[in-house]
Amino acid sequence: MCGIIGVVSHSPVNQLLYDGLQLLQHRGQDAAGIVTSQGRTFHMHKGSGLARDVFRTRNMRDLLGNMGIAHVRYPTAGSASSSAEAQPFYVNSPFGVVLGHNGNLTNTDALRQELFRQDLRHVNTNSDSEVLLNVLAHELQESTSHHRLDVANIFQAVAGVHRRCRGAYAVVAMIAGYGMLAFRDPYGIRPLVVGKLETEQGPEYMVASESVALDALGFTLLRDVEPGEAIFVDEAGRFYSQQCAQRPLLSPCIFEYVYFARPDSVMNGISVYASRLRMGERLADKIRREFSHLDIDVVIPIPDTSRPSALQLANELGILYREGFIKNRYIGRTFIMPGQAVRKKSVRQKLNAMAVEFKGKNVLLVDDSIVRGTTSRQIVQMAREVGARKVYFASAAPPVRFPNVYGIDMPTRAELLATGRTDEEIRREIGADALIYQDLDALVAAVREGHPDIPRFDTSCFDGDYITGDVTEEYLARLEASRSGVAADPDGAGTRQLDLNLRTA
Ligand SMILES: O=P(O)(O)OC[C@H]1O[C@H](OP(=O)(O)OP(=O)(O)O)[C@H](O)[C@@H]1O
Ligand SMILES: NC(=O)CC[C@H](N)C(=O)O
Ligand SMILES: [Mg+2]
Repeated sequence: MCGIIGVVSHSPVNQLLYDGLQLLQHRGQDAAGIVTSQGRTFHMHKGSGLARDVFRTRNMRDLLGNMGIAHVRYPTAGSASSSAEAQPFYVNSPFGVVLGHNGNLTNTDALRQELFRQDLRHVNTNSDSEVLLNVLAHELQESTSHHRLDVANIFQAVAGVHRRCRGAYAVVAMIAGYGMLAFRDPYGIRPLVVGKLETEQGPEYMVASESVALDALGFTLLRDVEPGEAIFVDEAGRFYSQQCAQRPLLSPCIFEYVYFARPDSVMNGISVYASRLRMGERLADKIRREFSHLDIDVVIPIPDTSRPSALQLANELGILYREGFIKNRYIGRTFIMPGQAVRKKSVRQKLNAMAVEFKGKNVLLVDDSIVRGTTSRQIVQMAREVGARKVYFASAAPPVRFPNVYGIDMPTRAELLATGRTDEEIRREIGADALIYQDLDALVAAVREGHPDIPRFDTSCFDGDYITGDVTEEYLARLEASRSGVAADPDGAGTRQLDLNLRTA
């Protein structure tokens, strides 16, 4: 998953965007970038690594202007170590456009061919986001009349993007000399919210992947960007919005609620934290129904993400909740690290079990999800090493059996622990004495309770139902072939950076 943010302000935005990236860092740890706009000049700095490592004071000083966009990357296409694929991306025609993308296109190959053959555009990296930018640029060029853009042209171009692109895309872009553009794919798979700040010089607007960025930066959450909708804020701070898709249907990714988003964010009108509490409640229901024979002494979360669910599960069952694992706060999220070797090593560096909570006890460990099983395998073993008598394991999400093609990097079935295995086989694989998975309808109900009007959720990684309709067996096989082994070697991450000063007129 990536994090995107954009702001149109009346004062310099460099610090605001940097702070925003810190708030969205949990969505991507591999690369970071900021572009600001000063008149017709873009200032850009991006590179591999965490935001705090990519930006030094001297880089920040160069990021001049009152409007800007920024991105933190967790790669799903191309490779993790490529600093050339750090975002935002830039094209010089028409006008000069920069773009940051969260999500993943499912027709990248066809678009790449089309861009080259018909639109005469060259895409230089393996990133689907650079393809997306070139489609937008082409559509802007087509919709422009008399060498000047107006808002209607911009919305027409977004409609063109919706016609051509498949997959998931939440986008923030800037058009030099015009303003900031943001839009969401017709299914609203990836999140995007818009907020406002009233100032003496007039209103300022911010869009971001998660509301936590708005809260912390002093903006008030207005609403989610609708699926298929585009928002444009011009340089003077005037706000425009329009539905640009033919048949939008909100189908947000449920994995945002399970794992990705910060608990203090509200997306699609649903508090992520409250949804995780409800996941715990539903899981407790299942334990009462089907696992009442388990003699659980204590419920222990696997920090960080599973904490609210584990807490509520313990409350519901009337069992003690204890923090048995201590997390090293200086180690990032292991699931979004590139390469299995580094993920595996990081679990033990990150989590340490305290014997005092385990010795002689029957413990129920609760995690939000089991994906590759990297965490659960080691955690069960660690609990035994410090003296647990019985180790039960519960997952607040159902088994992850299908690849995610919409922005979460789990593209191959072979790497998913649950693919082709029964619950009993998985239990044996992770070495637990019992394994309890949330049922899919219970997960959906837990999330939907926060906003009952949401028509459906993208649950493809649990049930293989891909809303965009183009994810065939052949597509998955091709993806698996191209992605296996990619991102296995993150060497050099954190070292390469790119600076640009782009004057467009
Ligand atoms: O089965 P796996 O492949 O191990 O993936 C699932 C685990 O990865 C995530 O934790 P992560 O350490 O990334 O982040 P967290 O601190 O937010 O829980 C998630 O919360 C699970 O614990
Ligand atoms: N996780 C994401 O949103 C990834 C964005 C884009 N597909 C990339 O690989 O850079
Ligand atoms: Mg975790």
